[in-house]
Amino acid sequence: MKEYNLEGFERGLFELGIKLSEEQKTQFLQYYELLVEWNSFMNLTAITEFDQVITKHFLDSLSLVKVCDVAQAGRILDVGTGAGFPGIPLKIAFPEVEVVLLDSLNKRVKFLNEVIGQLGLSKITAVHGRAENFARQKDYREQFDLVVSRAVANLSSLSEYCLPYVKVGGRFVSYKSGKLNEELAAAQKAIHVLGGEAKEPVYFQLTGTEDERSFVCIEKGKATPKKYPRKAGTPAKEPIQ
Ligand SMILES: C[S@@+](CC[C@H](N)C(=O)[O-])C[C@H]1O[C@@H](n2cnc3c(N)ncnc32)[C@H](O)[C@@H]1O
Repeated sequence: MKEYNLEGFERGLFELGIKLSEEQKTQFLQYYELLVEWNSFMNLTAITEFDQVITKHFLDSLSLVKVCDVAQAGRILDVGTGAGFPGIPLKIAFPEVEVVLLDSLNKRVKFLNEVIGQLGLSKITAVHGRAENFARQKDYREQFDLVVSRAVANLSSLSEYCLPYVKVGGRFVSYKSGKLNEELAAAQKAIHVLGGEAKEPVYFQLTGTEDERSFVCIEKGKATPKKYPRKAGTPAKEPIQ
């Protein structure tokens, strides 16, 4: 493996209060190398420069610790995980949690399975399918303590993708960028109808950058009515309003 300067990564981890073993750091580097290798023949990420991947993918994914005790999170689902963000960084840093990665593009799921195998990760699976379809399966519906999603859809459509998977008493956390007032206001009806309640957004600056980030935490107090999610494509085309 090449030599990498890990100063920026270590500073970011320190700011987040995350301690990694040498083995975990090596797993992040292996993940980086696989990402760059596979990105040369399939579209996984626009960001490939080492320090940028560290900040905008790895540390951004791990910023979840600002709003959750990830180690105690139990069973986590990452909806629309793409090349594995945020699910794989969370799994590497918190090996005790169980993670399911879901994406509708099969070639990305193949990449994720390669990463899982090469890094020797356990209690993690990558599944191919649309969020709207998997939520109808008994072993997925209301079976997760925590559902996360980054850069997949507006909060209203995303709530319809994600809240059906959350156990009553669990949470859906959406990774967002910057101010959310309008997006959150437009999603309030959907969140309520789907059995959730949004807390005040948490705003922060991505470590080592000027980039504004935010989290919306939605707590699920009631079961999601059976009619949701609607059929594949409808939540994006006609968000609940
Ligand atoms: C812009 S990428 C973001 C990937 C990753 N979460 C990240 O932050 O880098 C959006 C991903 O969501 C997936 N996606 C979009 N709609 C979906 C759906 N309805 N069900 C499952 N995956 C979906 C796409 O295939 C794509 O990989």
